[in-house]
Amino acid sequence: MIEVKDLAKSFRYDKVALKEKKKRVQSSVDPREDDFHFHAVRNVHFRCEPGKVLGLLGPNGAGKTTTLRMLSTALSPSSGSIIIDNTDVVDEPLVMRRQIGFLSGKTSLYRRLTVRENVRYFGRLHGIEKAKLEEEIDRVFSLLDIHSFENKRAEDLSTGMAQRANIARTVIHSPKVLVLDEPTTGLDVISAKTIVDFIDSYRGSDVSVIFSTHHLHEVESVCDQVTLIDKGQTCFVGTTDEFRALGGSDDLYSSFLTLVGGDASSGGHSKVEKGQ
Ligand SMILES: Nc1ncnc2c1ncn2[C@@H]1O[C@H](COP(=O)(O)OP(=O)(O)OP(=O)(O)O)[C@@H](O)[C@H]1O
Repeated sequence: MIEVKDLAKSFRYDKVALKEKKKRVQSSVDPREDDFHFHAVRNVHFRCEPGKVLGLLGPNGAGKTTTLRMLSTALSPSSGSIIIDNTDVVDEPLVMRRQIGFLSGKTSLYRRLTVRENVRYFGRLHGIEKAKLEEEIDRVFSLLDIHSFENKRAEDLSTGMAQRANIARTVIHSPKVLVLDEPTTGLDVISAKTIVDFIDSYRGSDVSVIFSTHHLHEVESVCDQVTLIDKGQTCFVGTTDEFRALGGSDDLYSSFLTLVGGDASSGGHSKVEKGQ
């Protein structure tokens, strides 16, 4: 189980950013700014039980990636806690990193190695025993439909193939908590569906999955819970059904716009995609 409490991250402006900030004519005050800091994440909280999938939603710049980077130990929080099975990730980042699988936009593969060699390499780094590792690679490759291109070099993969291979790399050590930052962005329908089905395969398991997305149909099909953040703050935590009920309609799109503003007819200011 992962529980996030009062999580916050502030970035101190450097000299260049301060100069830029002074030059800017601000039409409205951003509550995340003070004279010296940008408070990108303020009081984010949620919890995800094993076997559940939580969708992290929010408009561009809401603080989703910053939040997920803190969950993965890539970034230290300014305050707050991230508890996985009674241990605070903030206190024990190195130990807890083994319990977490993190896919970000920057996750990549060694270009000259094949997909199988890449995933094997990361598995060995995690200390997985040889025979067990080959078995696990086969299992994950089947779920992600990778076998047909497992002997291709990473540099020859399409975007969708590369993302599936990145995910295999991310999960090869069987993490307790899986954190995926926009795993389907930029992918075709078939690759995206393979990934959503893969996420679905964790439901009912002993793994908690948290993933951010702008595609509400993915949330509809795979998420048990929703957390919505806006301007760095949690503004909704609940089940997908509770989220849907908020908008007074049977789609999640209305709920999203009800909570973060925007005009439903124009799509508002948020990059969010309706069901397909
Ligand atoms: N290192 C940093 N220094 C200063 N500001 C930062 C830094 N990293 C992120 N920010 C700011 O924090 C805010 C939240 O960014 P973040 O990438 O977490 O948003 P997001 O919800 O993931 O957005 P998107 O949906 O566009 O990916 C943005 O305004 C961003 O410019």
